Amino acid sequence: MTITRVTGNGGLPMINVSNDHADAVISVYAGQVLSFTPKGAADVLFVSDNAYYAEGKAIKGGVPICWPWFGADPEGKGRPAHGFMRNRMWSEWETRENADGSTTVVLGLESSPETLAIWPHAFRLAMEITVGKTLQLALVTRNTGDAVFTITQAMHTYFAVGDIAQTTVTGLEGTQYLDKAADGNGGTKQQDGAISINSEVDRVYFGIPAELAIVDGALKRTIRITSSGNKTAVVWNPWAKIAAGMADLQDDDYTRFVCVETTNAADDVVEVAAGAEFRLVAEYSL
Ligand SMILES: O=P(O)(O)OC[C@H]1O[C@@H](O)[C@H](O)[C@@H](O)[C@@H]1O
Repeated sequence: MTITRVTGNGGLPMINVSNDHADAVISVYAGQVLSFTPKGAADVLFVSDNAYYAEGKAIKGGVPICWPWFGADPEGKGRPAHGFMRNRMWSEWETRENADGSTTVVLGLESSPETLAIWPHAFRLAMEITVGKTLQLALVTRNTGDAVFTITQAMHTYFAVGDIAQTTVTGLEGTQYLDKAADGNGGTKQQDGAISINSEVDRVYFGIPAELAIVDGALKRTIRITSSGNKTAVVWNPWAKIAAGMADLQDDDYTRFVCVETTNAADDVVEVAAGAEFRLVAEYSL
């Protein structure tokens, strides 16, 4: 096993992991996995060639962390969408080699005067990343204050696909979803069959099963996503017009990824009692 600490794009600190099972690139900035390549396979994750690598900006791709809220500021105070952890420096807390040959890297961040000014709660947030035959992720929220707080959150994962037109997302058949791409939020709809993407898709699915899959006809592979701690999942693809308006995406990048996000979103709000810990867990495998 090798763990190499390098200066990555934009001068940001990154950790390269290489073991018998896979290679991975992990950005300490934003606590974000950028690449997961099982031996003999193509990268499971997509990162935009136009991504920003700069303090204060989110990196478009990999596994961005949305925390302590998902989506728009829940209190309407004009704070940034998806919280304040995806555009700030984290720290390396621990690395270890496991008996099965996998490698664990733990990144984290604790509340500071700066975060308390944005969100007035003491916390300790850790991202536990295990690179093995699969990629195991745990986003662990600890309430270090003396009163309960509530959060919504996401592992906003960009999965690489060969061609969005030959991709389906399965496992959500028959569930209800909030259609955020429809005018006026569209209300709740029911998913008929597997999800095909041929226009903007921005949906919060409710009552999700423990396993979802991305079936990629072009790369001829299936990515399995299992999760726990969440009742919701988000499926997002901006499609052509929105992608063209995003400076950190190339115009045709929407054909190369789909975000299938392990979330506590919408009404899936998590209460964390004083001194308590909450784990949101996801695992990706080919
Ligand atoms: O461009 P951002 O801020 O990273 O967000 C991307 C998308 O993230 C998704 O999770 C949201 O549901 C979308 O509404 C949003 O557009």
